[in-house]
Amino acid sequence: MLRVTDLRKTYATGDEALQGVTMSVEGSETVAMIGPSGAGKSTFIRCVNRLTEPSGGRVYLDETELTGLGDDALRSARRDIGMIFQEYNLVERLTVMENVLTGRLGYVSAWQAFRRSFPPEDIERAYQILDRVGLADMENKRVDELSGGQRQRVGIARAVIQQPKILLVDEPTSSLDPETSDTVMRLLTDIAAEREVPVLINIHEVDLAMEHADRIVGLHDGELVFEGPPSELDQRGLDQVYRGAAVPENTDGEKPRSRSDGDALSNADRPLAGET
Ligand SMILES: Nc1ncnc2c1ncn2[C@@H]1O[C@H](COP(=O)(O)OP(=O)(O)OP(=O)(O)O)[C@@H](O)[C@H]1O
Repeated sequence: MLRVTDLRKTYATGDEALQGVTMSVEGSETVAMIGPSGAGKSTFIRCVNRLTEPSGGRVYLDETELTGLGDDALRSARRDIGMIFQEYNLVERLTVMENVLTGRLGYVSAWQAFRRSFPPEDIERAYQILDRVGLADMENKRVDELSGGQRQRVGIARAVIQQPKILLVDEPTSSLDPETSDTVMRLLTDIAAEREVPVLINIHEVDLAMEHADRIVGLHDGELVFEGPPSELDQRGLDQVYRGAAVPENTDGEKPRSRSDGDALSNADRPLAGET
C-alpha cells in the first residue's frame, strides 16, 4: 500500500508544484492521476520514489517511510517500486531480454550486475513475463528494432520482473497511437491485477483513465481537487480538474466526451468549448 500525506514540492525556481497532496493506493487497484499540464502529476510520481526530493510531507510504502530513508536504504526500497515511463527508458542497443533483466539488477551482486550474469530463475521468469506481455520469441531483438507499443511492453515486463509492491507509471501512452494505447493500458492493468500489485498512473487521456482505472484523482495547480470512481467524474469534476473551477451543483450531469466525439478528451488541457 502506498500512503502519501501532505506531500509538498517547491522547486528552487519558486514553483509550488505540490501544495499538500494526501492520497493512497492500495490492494490491487489502479488509480489514474489526471490533470492539466503543469498540475504536478510528474512531480508527484517523482517525489514518491524520491527521484525528486519532496519539500514536505511523508510517503509510506507498506510500513516503510520512504521519505525518512538514507541513500542505501532508499536504493533498496526502490526495488519495491516498478517504474514505467512515457519514453520507455530502455537501453536501445541491448536486446529485449537484456532490458527486461535490468529489472533484476537490484537483486544481484555488483559483480553479477557488472557481468550481467543473472540466476537461471530470473531468466526463466523473464521468459514467462515476455510471453505474458506478448513478446514471446522476441527476446533476442534489439529494442531499437521495436515499435512503440512493443517497447512499452518491454517496459512493463522490466517493471513486473522486479516483483514490485507498487507500479508507478508516468504517461505510458503519450507516444502511442490510440489503439495501441488502449491495448497497453489493458495489458498493464490486467497484469497488475493478476499479480495483485496496485498501480498509480499519470495519464493525460481522460477517456483511457475512465475506461481502465478503478479510481481517478485529479490535480490542479498542485492540489488534489477530485477523487472518486470513473462513474463520478462528470463535467463538473472535469471543470474542477482542468479549470480549477468551483462549479455550482446544478451544472453537472453532462457526460464527459470520448475520443470518438471529435474534440477528444485526450486534449482536455485545452479550454473547453465556449471558454475564451
Ligand atoms: N525541475 C523543475 N524545476 C522547476 N520547476 C519545475 C520542475 N519540474 C516541474 N516544474 C514545475 O512544476 C509544476 C508541475 O510540473 P509537472 O511536470 O509535475 O506537471 P505535470 O502535471 O506532470 O505536467 P505535464 O502533464 O505537462 O507533464 C509546473 O509549474 C512546472 O513548471
